[in-house]
Amino acid sequence: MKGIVYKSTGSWYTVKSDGGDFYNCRIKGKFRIKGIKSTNPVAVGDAVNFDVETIGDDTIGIINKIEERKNYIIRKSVNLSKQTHIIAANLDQVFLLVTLNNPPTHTIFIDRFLVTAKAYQIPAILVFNKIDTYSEEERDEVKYLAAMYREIGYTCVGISAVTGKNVDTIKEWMVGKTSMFSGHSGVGKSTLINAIDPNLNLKTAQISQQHLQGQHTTTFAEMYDMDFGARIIDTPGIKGFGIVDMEKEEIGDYFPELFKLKQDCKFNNCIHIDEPKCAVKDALEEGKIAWSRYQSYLQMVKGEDENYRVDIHEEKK
Ligand SMILES: Nc1nc2c(ncn2[C@@H]2O[C@H](COP(=O)(O)OP(=O)(O)OP(=O)(O)O)[C@@H](O)[C@H]2O)c(=O)[nH]1
Ligand SMILES: [Zn+2]
Repeated sequence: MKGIVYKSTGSWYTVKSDGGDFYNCRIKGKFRIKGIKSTNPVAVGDAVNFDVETIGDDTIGIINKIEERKNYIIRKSVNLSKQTHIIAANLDQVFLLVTLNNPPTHTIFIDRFLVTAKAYQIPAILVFNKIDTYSEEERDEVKYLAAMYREIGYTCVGISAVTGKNVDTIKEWMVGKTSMFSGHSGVGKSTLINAIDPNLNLKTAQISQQHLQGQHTTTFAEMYDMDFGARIIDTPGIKGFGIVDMEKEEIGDYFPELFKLKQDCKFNNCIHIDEPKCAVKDALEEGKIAWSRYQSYLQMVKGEDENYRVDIHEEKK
């Protein structure tokens, strides 16, 4: 049978068959996909083949094949000598919730997230939440940011998870897809998910996961079906989006506007910092690239502190 992994607890996997039934599955043998060495061979979102076995009164599934992943997100364990854990696989899109304040989301955080999503090959959508609380100036700031990110190809929307403004738009984008929601603590992820599907109570799930966390060191992602034909992957305890190891020269390729200009730089290995005849720096001077984006790029290339604050008010607009 074929199915999709909805939950994993380390040794057991909950798999939903194409027919819509859930099976408790185990793994037979060792799996290794394209040379990824991970602590978990099968992750939430994986498409698998399994055989059903009946032992006494119990019916269990034995996973015997994993389909190639179209993408996956990982986390490196800090204590376990950098072992890789696959958090989830086969995501169709990820929504990054952003708020200007309460809590503030800095552009460096947004840009790091977008770079990582691109490196993971997962389309990212920017959701500016809590627009019901913004002053006129703050609304202008959101408009500026949304226009800037749209221009480089990202889908953006302003919403209020509390008043319901534009929540239907998010729902429409989710239909038929597997999505994930990310963003700083307090940006409104749970509130939005509740507004989208009140039947899904992820808070409860999170509490039980935290309880589990006391015993195990890993938090496990879980996938849920929503009643309007969408799937959501919840990753309790995982706030960010992992950082992909990448070479200095590679980082610019994940900034769409820099990638486009790269071919016009004099040197084909230009990293757009000190090189002469750099198309990126020219575009920056001409105001064709946002300063905040270039600053984020510089910080990533220089490997500066992730929490470095970007003063967005000094940008050229
Ligand atoms: N005014 C307003 N408040 C909101 C909105 N969305 C969320 N909030 C409030 O912001 C606070 C945090 O929301 P949560 O949904 O708990 O945030 P979260 O992203 O799930 O936070 P973590 O669980 O810590 O990751 C709550 O008090 C919400 O009521 C919004 O659109 N407008
Ligand atoms: Zn250059």
